[in-house]
Amino acid sequence: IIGITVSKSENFSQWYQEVVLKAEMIEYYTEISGFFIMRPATMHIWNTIRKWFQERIEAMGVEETSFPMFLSQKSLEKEKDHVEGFAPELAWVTKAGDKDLEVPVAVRPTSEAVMYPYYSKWIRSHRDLPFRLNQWNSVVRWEAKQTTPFLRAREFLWQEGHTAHLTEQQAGEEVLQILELYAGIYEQLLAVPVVRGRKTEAEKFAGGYYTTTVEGYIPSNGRGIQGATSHCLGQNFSKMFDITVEDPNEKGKHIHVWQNSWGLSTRVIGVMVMIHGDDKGLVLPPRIAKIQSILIPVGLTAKMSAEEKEKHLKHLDELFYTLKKAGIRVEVDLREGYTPAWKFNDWELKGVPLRLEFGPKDAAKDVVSYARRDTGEKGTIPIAELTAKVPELLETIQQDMYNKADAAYRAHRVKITNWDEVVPALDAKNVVIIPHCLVPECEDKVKELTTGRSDDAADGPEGQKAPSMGMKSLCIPFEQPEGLVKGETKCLNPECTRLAEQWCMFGRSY
Ligand SMILES: O=C(C[C@H]1NCCC[C@H]1O)Cn1cnc2c(c1=O)CCCC2
Ligand SMILES: [Mg+2]
Repeated sequence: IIGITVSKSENFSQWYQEVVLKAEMIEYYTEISGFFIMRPATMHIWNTIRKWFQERIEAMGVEETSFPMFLSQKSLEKEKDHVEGFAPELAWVTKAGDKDLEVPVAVRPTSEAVMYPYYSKWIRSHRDLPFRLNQWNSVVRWEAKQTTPFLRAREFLWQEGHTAHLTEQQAGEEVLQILELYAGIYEQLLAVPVVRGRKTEAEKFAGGYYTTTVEGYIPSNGRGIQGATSHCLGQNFSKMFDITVEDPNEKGKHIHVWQNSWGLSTRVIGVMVMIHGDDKGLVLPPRIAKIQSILIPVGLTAKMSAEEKEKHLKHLDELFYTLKKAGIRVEVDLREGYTPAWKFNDWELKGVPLRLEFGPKDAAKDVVSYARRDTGEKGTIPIAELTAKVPELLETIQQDMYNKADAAYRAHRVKITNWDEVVPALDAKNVVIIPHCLVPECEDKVKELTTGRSDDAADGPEGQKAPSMGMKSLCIPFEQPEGLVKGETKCLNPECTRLAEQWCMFGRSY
């Protein structure tokens, strides 16, 4: 088996590419760059997320829809102000067969412009509100930047929810409800901690009113990463697309509806891989692992008689069915011609959370031996206790993986009130929480001031490493630290004379 050839701490980006490839999650679509094939190991994770989220939004009254994947120039025109920033990412269809299309159509990069002309048609009375649709689909954004599996691709799977409400307050409630579900996907399924907060004016979705976000942290390089966003669009889009209802309190008067849109994509899988993986490969949280436990026969030496071997494998089969009946996603690896050690490496590479070994010595003691993928801890479980102990052990693994990642994130989000400590903190792989005025121009300045000058960049392969990137705002955490006195505490940017508005989390980021 050719396992992972580089160490995660040595060459993080190559480590990542190797893991997603060799764990059979992804295949590069070499015909066209920026596109990736997602394989069964990935689709199991995505479908687990989808089931979990779908069940909960249905309980909220969100219904499913499926809109066409193309949008017209005309409907794009309606939201031109904010789309122009994105125009370079639009993919266009200009021909069908050998004929040019009269009017070229764009492949959806998101579906506001596709859907909202119909929201205008369908939403007439306040009785139609709240109006809530979600669709699971893929979108295309022709990224100019370097792509990488899950984290930045030219086509990705996501869900996009689009809702309409009578009041700002009703919209605001839903924004936070959905954000909490996003946090739940990360924390309860992927064992990944996130910080909940609001995007600054500079980082929010330009077409919206405000953006709430869950922000992740990657210990390997100390960068922040946007996990998922839930936006209140205010009345911006209902004014662009004329989505109004009759005012229930005033005949003849019309109200522009208050809208939200919210999206979570397959990027979440990349975040999970980066945080939990190690030098042996993928490490999967049990709740989303396709195979939670792999059962491997050991100690079947050539000197064993055929009937002894037969008997042992029959016993193994019983254990397999016992675990399967207990609801464990368990497989048995009976492949001939491969040593147990080879099999151990293979399943470690694929991230299976719990290995169970069963040999004649185990049988003699009526136990099964186990090895945890996350900590490597080994032990034995009495066969009589298997159906209780294995689920328990899987839950312990899930919690321990979360707690470890949470401790790392907490230890690396540092509150700073002395500007000179900022760059050293970033270089020590931290994200920082600083008092900030929240003014966009000031953010640009902060980014500039924290960008490493190439002359002092450490020697890289070409003798000169790229200057370290500056820090961007990640979010204004809902959970604000103590110590900021309104009207007194200054913005931490030494070149800014404004007062600080709130504590804001900044970091180098994806
Ligand atoms: O997509 C959104 C807003 C919203 N879309 C629906 C799901 C939630 C949320 O992401 C923002 N956005 C990001 N990226 C792009 C666009 C864009 O509108 C449009 C053009 C291409 C690139
Ligand atoms: Mg983008």
